[in-house]
Amino acid sequence: MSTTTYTHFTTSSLVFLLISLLILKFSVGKSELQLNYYAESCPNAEEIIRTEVTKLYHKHGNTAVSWVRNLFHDCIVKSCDASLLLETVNGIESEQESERSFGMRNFKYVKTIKDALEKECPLTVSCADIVALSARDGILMLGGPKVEMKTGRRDSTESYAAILSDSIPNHNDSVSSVLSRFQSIGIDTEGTVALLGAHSVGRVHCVNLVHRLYPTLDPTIDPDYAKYLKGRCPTPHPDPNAVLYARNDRETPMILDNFYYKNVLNHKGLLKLDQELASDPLTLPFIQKMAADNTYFHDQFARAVLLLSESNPLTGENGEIRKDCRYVNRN
Ligand code: HEM
Ligand SMILES: [Ca+2]
Ligand SMILES: [Ca+2]
Repeated sequence: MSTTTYTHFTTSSLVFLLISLLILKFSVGKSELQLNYYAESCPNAEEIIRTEVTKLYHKHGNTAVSWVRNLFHDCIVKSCDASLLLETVNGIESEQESERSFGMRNFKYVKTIKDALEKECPLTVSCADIVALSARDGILMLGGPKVEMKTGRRDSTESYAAILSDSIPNHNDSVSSVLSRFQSIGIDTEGTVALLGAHSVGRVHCVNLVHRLYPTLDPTIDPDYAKYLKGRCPTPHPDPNAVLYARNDRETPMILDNFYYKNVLNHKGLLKLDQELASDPLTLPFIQKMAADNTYFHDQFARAVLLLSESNPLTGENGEIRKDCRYVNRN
């Protein structure tokens, strides 16, 4: 009798233990990012994104540049939750309209990617994962490193326009305040210096530059480079609606390489912050190492992009999977 009770007890507790473990594994699995999260729910998801990013790149090369900037502007504001993609409607104030988002472009092509996904797997792949994976694929199109990105992010149901200017540094901020902002989301100095290497592609509008040129020229700017910048931005008060800009990196403007670091060492940094990274004793050693070694830059860039993309994700039952990345779902 006692043996039977004992056996019965151990069998049922074993079953109980197994079920608890399964539930635990299931819930942990659901609430964390993982590689190939859509393997069962939408097996072609990553391939569809890659195909669309590649097609868009061949039509409009600068879409790839935009996907890289989108990753930064979305993930550093709360998390990679596609809060950036929401448009102003029904009480939502779009993050895109903030002064910090000046010059952001190509949002309409996010829809091209989302539409292709919705056709194959409706309401399955989050806009947040589109932000992350399009950046991963955009980085590759621009000659940058391969990043092993996890998926399973969910979309926010609100915009964070109200905290945006506390979340995204300004181009005139000090090196130490920028470092501490990145530190607060788990990105160290080396990683922060690597991420700024994204300014090896793309452009800066004159409104973000003229204070370095007029009324007096910032003495840290190389004189020949200053001539180029003044040619691109001939007046101290550029019309914000005119598309007046200078290239981030004149050498290889569409390649994500270490020219950004070579440029700042040669006093050809575009933003005040870019240039200051080359004189601050905390960042200069990394700038020098990255300028000397593109592979090292790429390794650090890939590491830091991963940290940025995994900061504070919205997972499990939180948030939603938006149908249209521009709007929260109406229930
Ligand atoms: C403290 C950090 C940063 C500041 C203050 C900053 C600021 C800026 C500014 C002012 C522009 C020019 C916008 C314009 O006039 O059109 C710009 C462009 C850009 N930024 Fe940053 N940025 C920072 C970090 C990053 C990071 C971490 C990334 C990506 C990993 C990034 C990617 C880009 C890209 C790709 C562009 C070019 C966009 C285009 O050509 O459309 N930036 N950034
Ligand atoms: Ca966000
Ligand atoms: Ca470049």
